[in-house]
Amino acid sequence: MTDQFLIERPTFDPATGQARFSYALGGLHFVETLDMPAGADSAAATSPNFLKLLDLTGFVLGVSYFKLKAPFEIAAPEIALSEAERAFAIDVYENGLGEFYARNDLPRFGKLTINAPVDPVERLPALDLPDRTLLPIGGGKDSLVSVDLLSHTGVSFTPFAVNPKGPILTSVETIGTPPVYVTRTLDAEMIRLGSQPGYYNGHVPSTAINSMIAALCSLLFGYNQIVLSNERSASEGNVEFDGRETNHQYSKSLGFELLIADVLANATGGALKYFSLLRPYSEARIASLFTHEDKFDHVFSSCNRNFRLTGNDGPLWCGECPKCHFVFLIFAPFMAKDRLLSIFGKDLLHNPANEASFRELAGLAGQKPWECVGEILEAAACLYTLTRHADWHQAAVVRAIKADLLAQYGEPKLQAAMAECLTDSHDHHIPPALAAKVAAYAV
Ligand SMILES: CC(=O)N[C@H]1[C@@H](OP(=O)(O)OP(=O)(O)OC[C@H]2O[C@@H](n3ccc(=O)[nH]c3=O)[C@H](O)[C@@H]2O)O[C@H](CO)[C@@H](O)[C@@H]1O[C@H](C)C(=O)N[C@@H](C)C(=O)N[C@@H](CCC(=O)O)C(=O)O
Ligand SMILES: Nc1ncnc2c1ncn2[C@@H]1O[C@H](COP(=O)(O)OP(=O)(O)OP(=O)(O)O)[C@@H](O)[C@H]1O
Repeated sequence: MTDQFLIERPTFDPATGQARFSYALGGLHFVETLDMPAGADSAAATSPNFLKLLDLTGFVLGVSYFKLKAPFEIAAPEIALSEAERAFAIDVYENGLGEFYARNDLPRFGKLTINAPVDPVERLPALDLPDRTLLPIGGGKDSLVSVDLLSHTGVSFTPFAVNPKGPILTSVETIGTPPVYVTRTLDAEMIRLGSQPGYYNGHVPSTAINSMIAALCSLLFGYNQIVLSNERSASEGNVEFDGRETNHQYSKSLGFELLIADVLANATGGALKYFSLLRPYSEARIASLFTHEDKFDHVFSSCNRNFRLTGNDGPLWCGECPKCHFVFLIFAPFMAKDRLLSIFGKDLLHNPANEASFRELAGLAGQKPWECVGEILEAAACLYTLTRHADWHQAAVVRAIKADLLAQYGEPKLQAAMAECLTDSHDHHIPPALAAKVAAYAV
């Protein structure tokens, strides 16, 4: 077995805007690059704060290469880590790869070691960052709800995306504000090996990756806050494995948000803030907020087939995956039926072939899918609402599932769950003044 994953010190060339990240695994060598837009602040690019973030980004991007063999030792002899940074890196390589370990049956929790020098400095001196907001755009409903909330509370923002394609590009065009786009080029040999015998493959924490890239851009282009659009439902995991709950969406969870926010604050002397604007909300509540604005209806998509590295040549919504089914389900109670059908191009709840998938989403069969879907009880509550909805109670899937849904949960629990979905949580880290404005708008 390969016994070590080596992370070399990343480099950044202010003249070209290119960052290079080099890794070694056994006899294999890999390089990943990030190409930032022109116009970076060259002084910022040589600051200790930026170099610290670059080092940490090297750790986070490394997961794609590490996973080919998943050795127990990670070595970074040139990168000094404070105690909190080491804990952050372990979290990314353990919980961030939780789905990968569970699906490949690899017990790694609590067993990884990082061999890197100790950085005695816990917090770097403060940077001066302008009061500006970077808003990552994923092409789906969530970040567009953040667009609506920020726009209506008077917070201007710059859209940000890594490898923008399809719905990200069309959504940003519709927003109409010039974006910051970064081109991320993964090592082609790593992608090739991922499908070869003797190598592992699986899910990586993409939000952690995109967030670190956003942090680099915040320093290079002058932003003091990164606003994520991660819902509270993202904190619910999928299955227990090796003594822990694993979560497909781990790097969207509240726990991870707190860790990364702390690391970014320490690297910038408190100058860079990181929080999710949608943390108070369930996915169902986000769906209800999305209905307020229809200008994105035909440019957005939450279907992940759009976001493969090679892009998508199919329809905006495949209509077959759990994410399409889940998003259709949570829109249905809140959106006019003809609008919903015009977005998806078909009625996913009236196709008996989809019954098994909706059963999984609602916890009536199998396990929560390894996909970006909301909580089991949330899906069950939305389905229950549809059993009493004039437009939907006759839909084939709703009729087929109704009796089992009521038998499993009972009406009082489903009613309470729907009420809970529509009640905003206070467990969030939005700056208080912004939280108050958003709460006043999002009634
Ligand atoms: C688009 C997508 O969902 N991709 C997942 C899929 O990969 P697939 O092979 O179908 O296509 P590609 O994404 O083009 O990947 C090709 C190969 O490259 C590897 N790879 C890709 C990106 C990367 O950063 N590192 C890589 O090593 C990949 O393993 C392939 O071999 O299945 C993969 C295996 O399960 C997933 O890892 C791919 O997921 C992407 C990394 C991705 O960006 N997914 C997001 C849409 C996503 O799932 N977001 C979650 C949040 C997860 C989190 O914790 O942050 C969400 O929205 O809930
Ligand atoms: N390519 C990307 N570049 C930058 N940020 C991204 C990218 N893809 C996703 N994100 C961000 O990561 C977070 C999680 O993505 P997620 O897919 O849940 O959001 P979304 O695309 O807005 O909505 P949906 O859940 O409907 O797909 C969001 O804040 C999103 O803006």
